[in-house]
Amino acid sequence: MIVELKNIVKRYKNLVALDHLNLSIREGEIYGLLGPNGSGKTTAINCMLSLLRYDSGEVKIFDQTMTPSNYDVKKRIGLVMQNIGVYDELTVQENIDYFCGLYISDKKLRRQYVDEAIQFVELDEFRKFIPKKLSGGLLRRLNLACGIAHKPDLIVLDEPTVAVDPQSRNKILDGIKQLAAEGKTIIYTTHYMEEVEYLCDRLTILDRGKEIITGTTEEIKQMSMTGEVINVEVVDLPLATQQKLHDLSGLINFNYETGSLNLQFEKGHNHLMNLLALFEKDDIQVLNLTIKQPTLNDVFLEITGKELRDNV
Ligand SMILES: Nc1ncnc2c1ncn2[C@@H]1O[C@H](COP(=O)(O)OP(=O)(O)OP(=O)(O)O)[C@@H](O)[C@H]1O
Repeated sequence: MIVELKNIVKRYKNLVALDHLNLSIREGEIYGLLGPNGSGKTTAINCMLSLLRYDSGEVKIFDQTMTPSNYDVKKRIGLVMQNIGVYDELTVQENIDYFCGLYISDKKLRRQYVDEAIQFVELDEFRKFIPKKLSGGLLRRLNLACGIAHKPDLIVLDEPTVAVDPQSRNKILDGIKQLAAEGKTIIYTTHYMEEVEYLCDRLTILDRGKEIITGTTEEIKQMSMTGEVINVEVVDLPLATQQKLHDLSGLINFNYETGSLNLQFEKGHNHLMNLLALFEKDDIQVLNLTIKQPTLNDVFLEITGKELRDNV
């Protein structure tokens, strides 16, 4: 394992921010920490990297016990914080050079690394800009470049796409995929389930500092009690057919409003086939049909009774 958290407990006075949290992160994977605001993602990162004291538990990174003074481990880690941490008076290039210089003393190598980081986040034409002159998305990309320029083996990103325009967001996400393809291990915190689905090999869903569930996106979705939701647009749906629909096996929810039919089924097979067979028999004309599989949010909702983003 590249990172192991065992039974981490972190309290802020009476609030338990991390409640016996366990994480095992393998080499080369993109690992997601997904949870609503205040679920403990940032606290988990800060405890993991010894930036914050915790009450009990143990953290190992690269098979070594992580401590605030373990610089051998620290220099192999790149951290991209949620809050932008760059110097206002330095240009884009100078900022990246400064952060890279904390780890890389060889000037020639550093110049190469800084250039590569600038290319990586596509900020070449903004090299001489000071941060104040950059848009929010470009600033996030600078923040990313500062965290990864020294070519760390483990990259920790804490909500790097918050308040970012779609273009920069896609660049950041694709950049992260590229880093993983180069063999880096990535830890990625977010409250956007779409990002986790797009990026992560495995994830842990957190709520109130507790691990709710861990697995691949597919494994977690499989845990949902709910099956697919089928939406059908029809020309007309006579009452007699509506009655028969109610009797379809595995149906959990039925909703019909002028031309639009929504059916939610429990897990299982043949729901669509049964539905289409009934439509054919009753000669129902279908204009459009979509099937929605359960999402990570559905699973979160089933377990915790609330939405992933209900307090965003
Ligand atoms: N310095 C602090 N003092 C007291 N409580 C804190 C402190 N930092 C965080 N908390 C609380 O600990 C809990 C976890 O917060 P944390 O910032 O780790 O969550 P998060 O999942 O990263 O949320 P966000 O998405 O908003 O960053 C929250 O209830 C928060 O209010």
